[in-house]
Amino acid sequence: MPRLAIAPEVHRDLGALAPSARQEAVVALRRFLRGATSAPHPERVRNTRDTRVATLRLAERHRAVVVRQREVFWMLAVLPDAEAWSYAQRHRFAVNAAAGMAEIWDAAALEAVEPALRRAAESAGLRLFAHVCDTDLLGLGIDTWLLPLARLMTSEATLEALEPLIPESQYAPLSVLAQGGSLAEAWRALDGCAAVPASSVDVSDLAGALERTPGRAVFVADAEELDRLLDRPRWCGFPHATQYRIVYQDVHDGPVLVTGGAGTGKTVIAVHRAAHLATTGGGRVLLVTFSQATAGDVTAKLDVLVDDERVRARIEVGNVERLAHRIVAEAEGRPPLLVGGPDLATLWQEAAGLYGGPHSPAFLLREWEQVILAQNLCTLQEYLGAARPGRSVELDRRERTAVWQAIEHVTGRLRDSGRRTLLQLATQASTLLGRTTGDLLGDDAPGHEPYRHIVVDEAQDLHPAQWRLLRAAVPPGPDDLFIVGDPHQRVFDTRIALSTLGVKAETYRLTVSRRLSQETLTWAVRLRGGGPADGLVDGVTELAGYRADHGGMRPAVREYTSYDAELAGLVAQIRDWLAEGVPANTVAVAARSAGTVRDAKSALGGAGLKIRVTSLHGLKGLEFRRVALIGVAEGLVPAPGALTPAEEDPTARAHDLQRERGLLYMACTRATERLYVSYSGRASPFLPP
Ligand SMILES: Nc1ncnc2c1ncn2[C@@H]1O[C@H](COP(=O)(O)OP(=O)(O)OP(=O)(O)O)[C@@H](O)[C@H]1O
Repeated sequence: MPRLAIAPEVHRDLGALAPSARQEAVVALRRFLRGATSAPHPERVRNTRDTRVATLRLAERHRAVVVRQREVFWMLAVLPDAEAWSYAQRHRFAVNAAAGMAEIWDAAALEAVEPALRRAAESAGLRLFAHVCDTDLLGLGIDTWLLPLARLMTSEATLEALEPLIPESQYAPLSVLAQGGSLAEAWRALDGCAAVPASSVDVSDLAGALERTPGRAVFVADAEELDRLLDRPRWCGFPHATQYRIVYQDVHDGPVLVTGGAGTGKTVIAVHRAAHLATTGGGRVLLVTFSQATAGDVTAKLDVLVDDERVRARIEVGNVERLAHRIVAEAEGRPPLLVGGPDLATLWQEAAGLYGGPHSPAFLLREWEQVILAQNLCTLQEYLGAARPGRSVELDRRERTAVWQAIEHVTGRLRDSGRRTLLQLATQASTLLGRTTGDLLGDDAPGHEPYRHIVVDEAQDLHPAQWRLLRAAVPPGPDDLFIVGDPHQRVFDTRIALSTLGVKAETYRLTVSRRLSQETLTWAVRLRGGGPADGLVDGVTELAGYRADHGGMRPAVREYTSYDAELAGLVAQIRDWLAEGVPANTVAVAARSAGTVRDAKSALGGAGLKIRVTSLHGLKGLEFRRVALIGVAEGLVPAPGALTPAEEDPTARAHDLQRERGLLYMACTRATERLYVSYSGRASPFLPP
């Protein structure tokens, strides 16, 4: 019986067909898998570069392009007839001789640029890879067909321009060598492209290579497997090489930390990993998300990925607050009371008046959260001897004593009224878990938290108190903590390296954004400042090497002469998008200030447009086809109320500014297709010129 190895583009192409044509094509594929007499049969195409290429007629004027090796058919695209024949003629297919993955490239396009490369090479004289011999290039898996072309390249810019035409497994090692990297570094880059390591490579065994390249092909043997693959989103069935390795291939002896820029697939990895652990590991899995909105998104993803109900039942989705709440409620026999923001603000006002001296309520609150709760300091003695990382205003012994008294005033008042803050709740829950760890680890104590595995999404914004809770909620060991996050998207003040909390993680870094177009990504990185960010990892995380896997539109930045005109511009923009046929639930509007959010809601509502309108924070972790950010003006972004006065604490102010910038950057990186940014008056100082 034939076996189909389906490429991700087939999933995309079938999804783009009219429903009747798609149905016809899927029925034809089912027949093909059954070997039915009425099934489409491979038809040779004239003038191909590879004799194994054929097409299968799947529907009226549409056919699939396949590469055949005995009973295995690698199906690459489903296109209108003429395009399918052209595709079949243009491409070459090979097995990487060094690493064994399947490769495909548009040979006709490369042949078309060859004369220009040759002319440039003749006039420049200097060659990009002159310092590397053929044997080494071939040893790195550079294809014999591509080698002469590589030899003509004169600059890194030429190589970069040809990147979309060259398989990643050819481009990655060449790029390292072009930047002056060593052969060993080039090898590592090639290894990074491999989902499954190959012990030996047979370049004639395409089917074997496809087994090692799960992101390029998924094998289906019958109609059921075919439907399962096609009916779910692409990220379910076609993990990219790095995703596959991290989730399914590598053995993790302890915590794992995956960092990566916006849209690099971290949530997808977290969801796959949770599903994999629930399938193969022991015990329950907690998948920690940031908010209710992200919990809903992640739950929906898990529901499509996992179809075995018993496996799905082993995974719980929730945030740290909910976990803390439950542990404390169970221990105390009733739900804990939380203090509201305004009441807490009043208490800090009181404390500042009584003991704060020159220090403002905001200063005292930050000292409590970032120094005392962060290090779980329980006595004045501990506080007097503690380091105060990230705090630039020195406090002598007398001042620390006064600050401690102010904090005791607030905590005492909270205790008297039986109320707590969320961070206090997390601290208390981890203390409770610490006391009873022995009981909690048995699976037969379902009242407690016997998690065997915890997967954390959006990890950059967790406070140390919350990390301590998560650490206490899972027994240390293989596959205990799997953490994904992006320090550049941090929207709260938690700049803590996991290692300082005793979490020594094996680290991975993702660099290719699957969401953003290169145009949006470049613009957003300029907005973010491109510089390093601290938190999660030791030292800093760089944005270097962060790139997109596709091109698109540049963000539209609109200046308006008045606020009313800006709101009218928003309404017009949303109308245009909807008129293009973009579904309303794939569009989001956001602003920094609550007032602007309210005004946008009423302007859109008044125009009869039902669109999600939220704060910038409300976009965290989410994705939309189109995003409009309004009110990105001086005086609104950064929000003045969120900034510490420079005279009070310059370091805190610098951190506040960076956090506000990170918030806008996060919001600007939510759109898959279009980003619209507007302001009236002067632009926010964060917007790139
Ligand atoms: N293997 C894959 N195949 C197809 N699409 C993928 C794959 N992996 C990720 N994607 C898509 O890339 C986009 C970004 O993925 P995801 O939301 O996981 O990124 P992220 O790193 O968590 O982003 P952020 O940190 O910005 O929230 C999503 O649209 C997702 O469906």
